[in-house]
Amino acid sequence: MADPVIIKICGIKTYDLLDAAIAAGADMVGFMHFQRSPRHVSIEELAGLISAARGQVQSCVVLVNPDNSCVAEVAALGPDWIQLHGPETPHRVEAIRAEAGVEIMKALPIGSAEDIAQVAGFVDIADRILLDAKPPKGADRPGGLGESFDWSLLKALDPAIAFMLSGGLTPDNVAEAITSVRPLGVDVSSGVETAPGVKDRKLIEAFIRNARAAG
Ligand SMILES: O=C(O)c1ccccc1NCC(=O)[C@H](O)[C@H](O)COP(=O)(O)O
Repeated sequence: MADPVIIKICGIKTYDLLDAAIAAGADMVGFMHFQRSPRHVSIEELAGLISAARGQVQSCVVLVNPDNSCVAEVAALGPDWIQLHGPETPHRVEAIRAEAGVEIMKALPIGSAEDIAQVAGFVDIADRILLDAKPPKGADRPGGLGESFDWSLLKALDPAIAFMLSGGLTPDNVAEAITSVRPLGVDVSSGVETAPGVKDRKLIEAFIRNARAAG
């Protein structure tokens, strides 16, 4: 029997919604530390959220092209994962992984066949790969935009490469995503919100229920 799909609810800002994600059966939660995100949480807030998650659900701090001091500050809080969601090169991912001493998820933007070709360069360097929709030109952030990408592009990806899928997933399309793409896991932010940065307990529950039924 295949392993159950990993479910990550990203962009949690409050203890209430952290509890809701845990109660609904999430495997991972993501906390954004990026000023331009509507889901941004400060270092002080991160410290509390990571502690509250510990032992209940895997925590993942999402950073965009962080400098060494930011990596050190976040790593010291003891998250299970750091997600790199910017234009970090394989060399930089390797350096951050060594510096942080926690597992690294590398997010890669997918919008065309050329984007698929770059994935292989990160496979042996990151602990996990997350494929997300490439943001439109002029977007003010590289993720969390509620946009999906053409999943048929993934047919060109080496089938031995395991990855998590994100970008425009919702309670309504997550089952189809799982059955057609067969990802290692799924990651959602906008699709379980009523407005950017405002998560909804019922949408989180529906997303996890529908993902579990499919996966
Ligand atoms: O959520 C953000 O605001 C964000 C900002 C900058 C970089 C990454 C960001 N989100 C990272 C995630 O892991 C999201 O879950 C992923 O991009 C999917 O988002 P969505 O399409 O909104 O479900």
